[in-house]
Amino acid sequence: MPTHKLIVLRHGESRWNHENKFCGWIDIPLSEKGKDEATRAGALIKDAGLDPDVVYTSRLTRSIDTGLRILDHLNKAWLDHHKVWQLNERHYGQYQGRNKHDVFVLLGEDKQKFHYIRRDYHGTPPAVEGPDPCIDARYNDVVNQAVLPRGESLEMVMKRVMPFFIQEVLNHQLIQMDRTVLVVTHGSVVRSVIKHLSHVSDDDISSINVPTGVPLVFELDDHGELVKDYYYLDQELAAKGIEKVRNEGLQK
Ligand SMILES: O=C(O)[C@@H](CO)OP(=O)(O)O
Repeated sequence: MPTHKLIVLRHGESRWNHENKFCGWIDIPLSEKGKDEATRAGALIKDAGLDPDVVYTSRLTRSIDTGLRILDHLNKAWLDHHKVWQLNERHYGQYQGRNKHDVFVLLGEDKQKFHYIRRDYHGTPPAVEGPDPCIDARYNDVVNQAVLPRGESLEMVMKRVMPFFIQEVLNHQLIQMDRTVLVVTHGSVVRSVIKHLSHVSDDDISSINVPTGVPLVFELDDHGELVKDYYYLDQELAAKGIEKVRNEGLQK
């Protein structure tokens, strides 16, 4: 049975990742470090001998820019590029734009409460009330605007990501068309993909963090099942990035 390769990564560091602020659906560009991480991700993909046939990003600039820098490194700027709102980051509701440490303080410096909001499968930030300034012309094609989120748990993210991901990315591109697919997205979407493909339980997903700019590879069979566990193209770099993300917000 043929093996299909799926490359998934979180965008390079954004300016607000650097400033320790919740980004969510706010369109924050890459930091200088994030731009370098994107180019390095391109090098890791190339060095691993992987050759994407199609690329998916979200509609947020940090994801699009990371994808373009990877394609540039691969000399494949011409590649078929789909920008999909369902691949956007988790909507962080009223916490968007706030410093993570300030939110930790707001929650009484209670590590469990803060972890629940950031990482629990059901943890939901308070929703945006009234018009959401994040919703601009880029979402005009979404016929039913009521589906656009205002504050999401990981469970809610999976409800909007997975139907699209399974039908379009897995079944159509990867399996039917037998294409190597590159998906450049966000931490919560990468966690959704890991949860789905590796059958991670609702409890265990809370301890999984995703570093910026390090590609992950999933090798799948014709039924969309993993033939071996997913792996990062640079394990050491990934481990460092994961540790950094895990501790965000606890210190100023
Ligand atoms: O700010 C965000 O939108 C996300 C990812 O950058 O933050 P966290 O890792 O805390 O979920």
